[in-house]
Amino acid sequence: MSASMSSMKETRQRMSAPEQDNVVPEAGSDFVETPYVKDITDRALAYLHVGYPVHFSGPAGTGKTTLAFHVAAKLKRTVMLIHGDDEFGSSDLIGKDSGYRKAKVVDNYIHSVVKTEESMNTVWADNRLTIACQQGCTLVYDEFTRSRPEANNAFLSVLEEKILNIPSLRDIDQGYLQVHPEFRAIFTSNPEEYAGVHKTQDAMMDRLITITLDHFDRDTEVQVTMSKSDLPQKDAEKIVDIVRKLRKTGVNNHRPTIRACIAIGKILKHMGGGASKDNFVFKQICRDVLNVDTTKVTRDGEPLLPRKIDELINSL
Ligand SMILES: Nc1ncnc2c1ncn2[C@@H]1O[C@H](COP(=O)(O)OP(=O)(O)OP(=O)(O)O)[C@@H](O)[C@H]1O
Repeated sequence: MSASMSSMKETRQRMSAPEQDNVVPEAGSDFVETPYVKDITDRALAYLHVGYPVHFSGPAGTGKTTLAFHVAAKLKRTVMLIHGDDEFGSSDLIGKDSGYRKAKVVDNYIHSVVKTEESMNTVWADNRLTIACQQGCTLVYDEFTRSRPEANNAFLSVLEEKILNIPSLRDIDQGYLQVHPEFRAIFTSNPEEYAGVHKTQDAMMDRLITITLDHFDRDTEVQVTMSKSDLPQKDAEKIVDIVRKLRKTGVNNHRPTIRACIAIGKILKHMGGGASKDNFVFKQICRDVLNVDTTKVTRDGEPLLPRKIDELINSL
């Protein structure tokens, strides 16, 4: 007759982050640092050095994301990047149980006795906020108002008390995580956006230092257009001047953005010719690229801005 003994152990296991999840950003060769860009960068770095999270807020195309990366790169720490998303829950920031690991040992060393031992590990996977808090990374949270406010609640204690609360890890005494002293956070958002964004809690806004961005100054727009398109300065200046004048016309003073300057510049470079009223191709490119913005303003049922674009080009 044989005897059998069995036991079952249940534990929780914490999984570390995959290496490739971290990025160390560096400025690309087409990044330009004009006095305008440097001034904002220096202010943001000063606030971050003192320990405050920085929030770049501004309409589309004002360089928020690029600045956030540039500033993060200057901190010379590993960067974690999160994009705001309406589907986010707090587990997408903090982490969650990601499955089970089961092991069974059958010991029949004494042939009349069978001993089985089973263990089951609940595997907890840290998410980016937890990893950033733990390892002292710089967290860039792009367009954070696209996430629902409750998903961002975890930030409140992280930014103020420097503690990340992870209730699910209470059973292994890791329910509270002391935030690493080098942890820094940079947020971006677009207050002009009217689709797919949420209002932010006052408590969250109160913890951030918000740097409000407007469109770049003319010099920066010219430099960016030149560096992205490889056009000579005189052509970049003409493109930027058309776009800046159009921005002041019509109902939305935020469009067209620097992206229109870059697009016109790149296409003109590809198709050849200069930014002049005698270049028919240039006129066509301007009409097509600026088309989205020009259909909105009408007079007597006729779109007003195509005429305005032609006027601006003819005045070159
Ligand atoms: N300093 C810079 N040097 C070179 N290019 C830049 C610089 N700043 C911004 N750009 C370029 O300008 C464009 C707009 O910048 P960016 O995407 O950062 O703006 P944004 O405010 O985050 O826009 P959105 O809200 O629409 O995402 C991008 O093509 C970016 O590469």
